[in-house]
Amino acid sequence: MVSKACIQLPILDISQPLQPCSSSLSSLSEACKELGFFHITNHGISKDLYDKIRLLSEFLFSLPNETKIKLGPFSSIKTYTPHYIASPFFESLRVSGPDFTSSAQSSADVLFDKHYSEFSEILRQYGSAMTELSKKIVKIVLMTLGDDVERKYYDSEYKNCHGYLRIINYSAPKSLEEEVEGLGMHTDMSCLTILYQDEMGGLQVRSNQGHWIDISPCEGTLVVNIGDLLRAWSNEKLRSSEHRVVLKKPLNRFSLAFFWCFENDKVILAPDEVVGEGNSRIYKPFVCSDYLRFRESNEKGKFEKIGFTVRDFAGIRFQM
Ligand SMILES: O=C(O)CCC(=O)C(=O)O
Ligand SMILES: [Fe+2]
Repeated sequence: MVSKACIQLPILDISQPLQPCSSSLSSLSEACKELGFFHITNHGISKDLYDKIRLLSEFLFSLPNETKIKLGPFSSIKTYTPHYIASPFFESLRVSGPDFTSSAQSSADVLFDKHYSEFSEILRQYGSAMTELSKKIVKIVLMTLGDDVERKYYDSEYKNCHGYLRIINYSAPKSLEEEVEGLGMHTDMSCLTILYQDEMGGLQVRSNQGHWIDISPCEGTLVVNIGDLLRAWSNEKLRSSEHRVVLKKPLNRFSLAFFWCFENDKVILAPDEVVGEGNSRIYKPFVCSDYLRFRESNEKGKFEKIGFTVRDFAGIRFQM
C-alpha cells in the first residue's frame, strides 16, 4: 500500500562547523540512515544567481525542438535529453565539470548563433559553488559513519570526485485528473546529489515502508540526497532512497540537480572498518563507470534505466 505523508527533514546549517558529538550530527546521522535526504541552509548561493539560471533556462527550453535536438541524444554532444525519454514532461540539459565553462559553452555554441558568454559564466559560477559544497557535505556525511571515518578516508577515497549538473524543465501537464509523474521512481547514481527545486514542489521520497513522502520546497534551502555510490561504499549504512517528481499544478516546474560522483575508474569497496566487525559485506567491488554504463544501457537514448539500483548491479545478497 502506498500512501502519502509529510515529514520534517533535518536542516543543516552548512556555514557552521559541525561538532563531532553534537545533536545536529546525530539527527543528520539518523536522516542519512533512514531516508537519505536532508536540507542544507546558508549555502551561499544567491537568489540572484538562481533567478539568472532560471531565466536562461526558460529561454533555452523555449527554443524549437529542431534546435535542441542538435544537442542530443543522437548527436555527438549528447547534453540534451528530450521529452519522452525520462517522461513525456521531462527535458534536461547537462553541464559537466570540472570545466563547467567549456561544457556550457559547447552547448551554447550549438544553440545560439552568437557567442553567448553569460550562459557559460553563470554555469561556471554555479558549478564551482556546487563543487565546494559537495566536498563539504561529503566530509560531514562521512562524519556520521564514525569518529575517524572522514579523517581516514576522505583524502584517499573522495579526493577525485567530480560533478555534473542537470538543468531540468518539466512541462505543464494538461490534465491533473490523475497523478502525473514528471520523473519516475529512481535512485541517483551519485555519491550525493544537491537539488534546487522551485516553489512548485512535487519531489517525493519513498520511505522504508513504501510510503511517498513530500519534500516540500523551502526558500533558501537545498535538498541533499545520498546516491547509490555512497550507499554501496558505506555498506548501506547510508540510504539512497527511491524518489520521484509528481506534477501537481498546470505549470512548468524548474529544478537543478547537481550529482557528485566518484571518478570513472574507481573501484568501489566499503572499507572493513565501515562494514564493521560481525557484519557481512553487501556489495562486491565494482568499477564506477561499469555501474554508470549498466544504468545507462537502455534503448531510449542512453538515459538512465529507471527503477534499477546498485543492488541489482553489485549486491551480493540481492542478486537474482
Ligand atoms: O527535479 C527534481 O526535483 C528531481 C530530479 C531528480 O531526482 C534527478 O534528476 O535525479
Ligand atoms: Fe534523482
